[in-house]
Amino acid sequence: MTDAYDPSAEGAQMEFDGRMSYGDYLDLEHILSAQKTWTDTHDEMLFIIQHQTSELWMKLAIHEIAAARRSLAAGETRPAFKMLARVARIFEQLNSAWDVLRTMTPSDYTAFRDALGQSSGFQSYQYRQIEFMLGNRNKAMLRPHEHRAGIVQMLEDELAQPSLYDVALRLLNGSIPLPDAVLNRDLSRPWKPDQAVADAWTQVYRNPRKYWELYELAEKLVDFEDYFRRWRFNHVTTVERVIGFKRGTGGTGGVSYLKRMLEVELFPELWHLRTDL
Ligand code: HEM
Ligand SMILES: N[C@@H](CC(=O)c1ccccc1NC=O)C(=O)O
Repeated sequence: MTDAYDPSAEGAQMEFDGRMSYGDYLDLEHILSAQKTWTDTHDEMLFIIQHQTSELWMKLAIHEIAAARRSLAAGETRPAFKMLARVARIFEQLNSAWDVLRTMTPSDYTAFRDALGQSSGFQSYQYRQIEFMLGNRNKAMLRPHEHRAGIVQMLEDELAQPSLYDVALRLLNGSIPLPDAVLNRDLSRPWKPDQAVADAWTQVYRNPRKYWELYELAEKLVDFEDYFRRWRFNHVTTVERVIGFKRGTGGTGGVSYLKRMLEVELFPELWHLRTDL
C-alpha cells in the first residue's frame, strides 16, 4: 500500500501562522457560530441554515440591484444587463433551495414551531428592501421594524429613491416621451399601471430593432420577475405543505396572505402588452 498523498510535495501551503487563511478571509468563525438553535429538535438546524443562506443571497441581490439601478440611471445599460441577469440567477438559486426545505414534514416542523414565537419571514428587512427597490412599495411594511430605528431609516431611504422600474421608465422616456405624472410620481407609493407607459413599451416590442436597448432591458426585467414569481409560488406551496392553512406566526392568515402576494405585478405593463402584440 502506498502512503497517503502529501499535497505539500507540490507546494500546497500548510502553515498559516501569521498568514491569511481561508477561514480568516471569509470570517468563518463569525459566520459558523451564528447557528444558534433554540430547541434540541433535529430539523431546526435545517430551518436556520435555510433562512440564513437565503438572507446571504438576498444581500447579494440587493448589492446587484442597487448597482444595476445606478448604471441604468447613468445610461450605462450593458453593465446593468449583466447585473440583472445575475440577480435572476440568484433567484434561481433561492428557488432550488426550496427542494431542501421541502424534506421537512409537518411533524418535523411542529416539533420546534412554538420556539419561533411571533417571528416570521414577514419581518425580513432585506426581503422588504428588495420589494421596495423593485417598486412594490408599502409604508405599512415599515411598522414591524419600528423598534429598530436604523432599519426604518434604511427602508425610508429606499422609498425616497426611484425604484428599478422608475429608472427604467426614465430611460424609456429618453426615446418615447412619457407624461410628467409618471416621471414625477410620489415615489413612496406602489407603482400603478399606466396606459401611456403600456403604449410606450408596446411600441418598443413592435419595433425591437429601433429600440433594441429598451427591448433588451424590458426582457431582462420580465425574466427577473419570472424568477421572482417562482420564488413566491415555491414559498406558498411549501408553506401549505408544512403548515396547511394555519395562521402565520407573523399574524397573517398564512397561505391566504401569501396567495394574495402572488397577484403582485412588479412591472405590469411589460406583462400586459403581450396580449396586444
Ligand atoms: C417551513 C417553512 C416556512 C413556513 C411555514 C413559512 C411561513 C410563512 C408564512 C405563514 C408567512 C406569512 C406571514 C406570517 O403571518 O407569518 C411567511 C412570510 C414570509 N416568509 Fe416564510 N415560511 C417558510 C419559509 C421561508 C423561507 C425559507 C424564507 C426565506 C427567507 C421565507 C421568507 C418569507 C418572507 C420574505 C415572507 C414575507 C412575504 C411577503 O410579505 O410577501 N419563508 N412565511
Ligand atoms: N411564518 C412561519 C414561521 C416562519 O416561517 C419563520 C419564522 C422565523 C424565521 C423565519 C421564518 N420563515 C419564513 O417566514 C409560520 O407561521 O410557521
